[in-house]
Order: sequence, then C-alpha cells, then structure tokens
Amino acid sequence: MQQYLLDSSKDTSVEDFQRRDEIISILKSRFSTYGYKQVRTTAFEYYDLYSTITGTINKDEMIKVVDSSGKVLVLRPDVTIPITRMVATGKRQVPDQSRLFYVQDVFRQTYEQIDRKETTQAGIECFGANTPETDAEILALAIHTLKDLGFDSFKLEVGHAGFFRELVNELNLSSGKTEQLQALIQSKNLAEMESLLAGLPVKKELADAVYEIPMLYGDPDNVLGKADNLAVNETMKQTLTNLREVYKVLEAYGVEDYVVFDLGLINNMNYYTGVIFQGFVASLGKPVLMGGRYDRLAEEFGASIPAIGFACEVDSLLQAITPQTEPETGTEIVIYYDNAKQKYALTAAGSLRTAGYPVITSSLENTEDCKAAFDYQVYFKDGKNLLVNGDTENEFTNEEELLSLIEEGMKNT
Ligand SMILES: N[C@@H](Cc1c[nH]c[nH+]1)C(=O)O
Repeated sequence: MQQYLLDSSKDTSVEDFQRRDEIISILKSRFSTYGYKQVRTTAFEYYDLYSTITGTINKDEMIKVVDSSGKVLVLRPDVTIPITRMVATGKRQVPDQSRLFYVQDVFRQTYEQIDRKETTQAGIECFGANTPETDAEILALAIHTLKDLGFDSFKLEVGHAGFFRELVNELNLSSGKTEQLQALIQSKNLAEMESLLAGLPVKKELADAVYEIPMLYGDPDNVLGKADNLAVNETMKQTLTNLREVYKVLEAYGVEDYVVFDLGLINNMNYYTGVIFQGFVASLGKPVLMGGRYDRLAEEFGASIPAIGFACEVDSLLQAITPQTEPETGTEIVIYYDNAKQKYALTAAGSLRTAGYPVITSSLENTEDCKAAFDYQVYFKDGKNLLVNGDTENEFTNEEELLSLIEEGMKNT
C-alpha cells in the first residue's frame, strides 16, 4: 500500500520523543534562569508579511498555504520576525528590556535539505538594549546551554554582520554577484574567489581585503589584529571595536575558551546588523545554534527596538547527543480482570494512576496475557487477586494492599 509519508525524518518514536523532551526541558530551565519568559506565535502567517520585509527569508524557501478566502499564507518560516512584530506592535508598553523564549516548529524548504521542511527551534530574543554587555550575556547563555546539554567539545563561532557588508558595499556589486561572493566566502573557496575578484572592476586594495576574509578565523586577538589592517572605513573599524568590547566581557564570564572569531561568518538571515554567531559541536558538521543582533527589524513594524537572540536546532541537538542511558519509562503495570471483577479492577487502576503509575487494563476474556512487557501484572480473578512481579507472587484483598505491595516492591528494586 502507498505510504503517503512526505518526510520520513519527522515521525518521532517514543524514545526520540523522550530525549527531545529532555533536551527541551534543559533548554527551557536554562533560559528561565537568565530571566526569559515563554511565548508562542501563530503557525500561519500572511505571505505578504514576509514578502515585504527587507532581510527576510528567501520567498522560494517558504511553504505556502491558501486559505478558504483565497489569501496566501505561509507556515511560520522564522520565529524572530513574528516575535519582533509581537513586541513592536504589542499593546503592553515595552519595558526597558523584554526577554522572551520559545519552542516552536519552523517550516522552510531549502535546496540543501529538501526533505527537512519542518524543524523545531528553541530560542531566545532579548529586546531593548544594545551594549557589549548584552551581547556577551547572550553569547554566554548560548555557551551555558551547550554545556548543560553535556557537550564538552564545542565552539561558538562569532563574527559581525557589518564587517563583510561594509566591505562589499565598497565594491559596488550587483546583488547577484554579492550573493555569489558571499557563498564563496562561506565555503572558504579561495580558488573561485580569486577568479571572481579578478573579473571585477574593483580596486586591488579592496579585492585583496575581500580575499583575506575567509582567513580571518580563529583566536580572537589574532583575528582582530589581522582585521585591523583590512578595515577600509570607519564603520568597519567600529565593528572591530564592538567585537573587542564584547570579547572583554566574555573573558569576565570566563567562557573565552569556547569562543573563536570568524569574520567570514554569514548567517542565513539578512536581518542581522551586529554580532552574529553559530554554535558547533564536535559530532556534527552543521551548526546546532545560530543567532545575532538585529537592531533594525522592529523598524519594519514601526518601532525602534534594538534586539539580539539565537535559536537552537532541537533536531540537530538530538542527532548530536548520543543516548547515555535507556529512556526512563517508569514502572508499568497491567491489570487483567475477569469480567465479574471489572468494577474492582477499574477502580484500582484509577487509584494507581492517581498515585502516578502508568497502568493499562485488559479483560481476560478478550486478551492474551502478555506479562513479559510489564513490570507488574495484577490479576483480579474470580477466585483471588494476585500481584506478580518477576518470580514473586503476592495475594491481596483490597486496593490499599495492592498499592503498598507495589510501593514495597519498588523500594527493593
Ligand atoms: N531566527 C534565526 C535565529 C535567531 C534567533 N534570534 C536571532 N536569530 C534563524 O532561524 O536562523
């Protein structure tokens, strides 16, 4: 039979679901300790919202839906944009700082990952402040969450959206050529960069500076030292000063060992205006978290609110974390009963569930006894009531006795 399975990676098994849930609850607890409160945005958005915003998702990457009135909607392709709208247009007066977090599915289709249209992001957005201290706190939080998840070998690659943008502005390229150059810098493809730059009518000094960008990677002091020589205008110098200040605060947090600088870093989204970053763990070749400062996005909604945030890719984290222990299933109980004792059996099941045990019930008249799958088997039979746990069998007369036998048994395991 045809299976109609669009995206096989998205059905989540019981074990994976438990591990995802654990990852999510670790992230949520950590976000809360930095003062973030959870929010949710709608899954359907107007296509027009995303098609008019500058610096938004590529139109071809959005998944479109048509509603009954013929309006074109998209499935939420990003969370940062709707949360910015929420804060910018919210009835509530924005306090000095608004710290929000979310765990939501994001829908995009990219050429590289055509079968991965749906991913879960757990992220934070901090509105209202643009200081090196805020940037460093967000980076420190990203590092803290990766530590919480048990990674010991990971790096946060930090760059600045303004550095590359400014340099490219000086080149006066068409948007097509800029994108091409961006892709080559991202993949550190020096050979093709050289031939692209050679064919462009740009000053040698500028072409040389662009060619150096992919090499601006590694130890922060080193990278900043090299980059100083390439900063061709005041704005570029300011981006480097900004990075220096942020790094100083990161040292105060004591997290500098997890940080490398990459001035060739270019994130997916175009709304970034300042510090940008991606988190990499040793076992996975793609980033598990990404984010940055986006001070101009709120202007799209008529407000002026500086902001910075990041999102963790929960599916990638799940892939990167090898399970250490068997998932916790809890003590499972099955209650079999003769129909004459149905009422006693169902009442006992209710009491055990109230006490927190997972219980399933089954009439002995229409089921096979499949004891092997359960920790405890309880029998309400015509003749007697019996509790079986492995090789141990105990009779009981009422519910209280049953509960205390199970509790007793649990203590001994
Ligand atoms: N929304 C960004 C991540 C981010 C959150 N906040 C800032 N940036 C993304 O999906 O790539």
